[in-house]
Amino acid sequence: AMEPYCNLSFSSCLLPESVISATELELLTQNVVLAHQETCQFRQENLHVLRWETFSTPEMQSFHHKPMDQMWERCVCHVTDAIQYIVEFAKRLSGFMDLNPNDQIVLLKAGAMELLLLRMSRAFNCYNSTVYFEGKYAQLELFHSLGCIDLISAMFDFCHILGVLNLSEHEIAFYSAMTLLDPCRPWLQDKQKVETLHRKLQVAFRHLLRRTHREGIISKLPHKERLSAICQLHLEKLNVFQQMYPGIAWERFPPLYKELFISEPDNS
Ligand SMILES: O=C(O)[C@H]1CC[C@H](C(=O)N2CC[C@@]3(S(=O)(=O)c4ccc(F)cc4)c4ccc(OCc5c(F)cccc5Cl)cc4CC[C@@H]23)CC1
Repeated sequence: AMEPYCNLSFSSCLLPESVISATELELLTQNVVLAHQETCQFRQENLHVLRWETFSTPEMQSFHHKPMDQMWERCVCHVTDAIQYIVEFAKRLSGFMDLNPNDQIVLLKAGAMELLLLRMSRAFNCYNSTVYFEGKYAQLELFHSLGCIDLISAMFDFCHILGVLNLSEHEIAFYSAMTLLDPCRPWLQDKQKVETLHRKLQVAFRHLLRRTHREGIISKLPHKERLSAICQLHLEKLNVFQQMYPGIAWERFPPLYKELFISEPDNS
């Protein structure tokens, strides 16, 4: 392939689209799709079969009567379990393991919850606005006892937008990979390397969309600001929860959740 064009300042190397060979494009597409397929907790068809199995009213009531801290602990455990799969997805993405360890952590810290929201849309039935939760599909109401219904409804709205687009597994795979390998994340040390990976994903994704006549979805995908706003709201709610139940987070939340979402107490 041609030498990638580097401007004289060598500060940024522009990667003209032609630089990626057709075979590299094909290999990258296979890598992204397989990494996604192999690291989802549930298969699309299994989620699909269950999508009209909703919780009965008595079952809803039982969730309603759960104390806030108990409901939080359950969700925190589910999100921590789900994030292990996201970490596995990242590790299988070509190029991710070649990044320096600091940047791997920076990308996962910033992107884990965002990728979870993308994956949550696979478990969302946008016809009755229910989401798969602990075995059946749940309405928004079920999460009332969490005390953060604005956060949950923001998550539901986000999943609705994606649901309406009826994204394929391939499209979700690329959307996830590009969300994770975002060169604009703060504190990246080797931004250049992430930028090159991101551009290759962009070319491969556009190629897939052209082949499947789905270019139209590009302008309809929610902007990344929307994803980060939901994640910001989660951190705010976590803060409120910690004020209400001091100690519970430290004693009962899994280390990975704390590592990702609870910043060390500022002991400066
Ligand atoms: O097949 C797969 O891979 C997918 C299957 C489906 C999986 C999935 O959707 N999920 C796995 C975990 C789960 S959930 O199923 O527990 C869930 C929780 C609330 C909902 F409204 C809907 C689902 C979850 C849990 C906590 C959370 O934010 C943090 C948080 C807390 F920590 C504590 C309180 C409140 C909040 Cl909001 C966000 C999400 C989003 C992803 C959800 C994702 C993987």
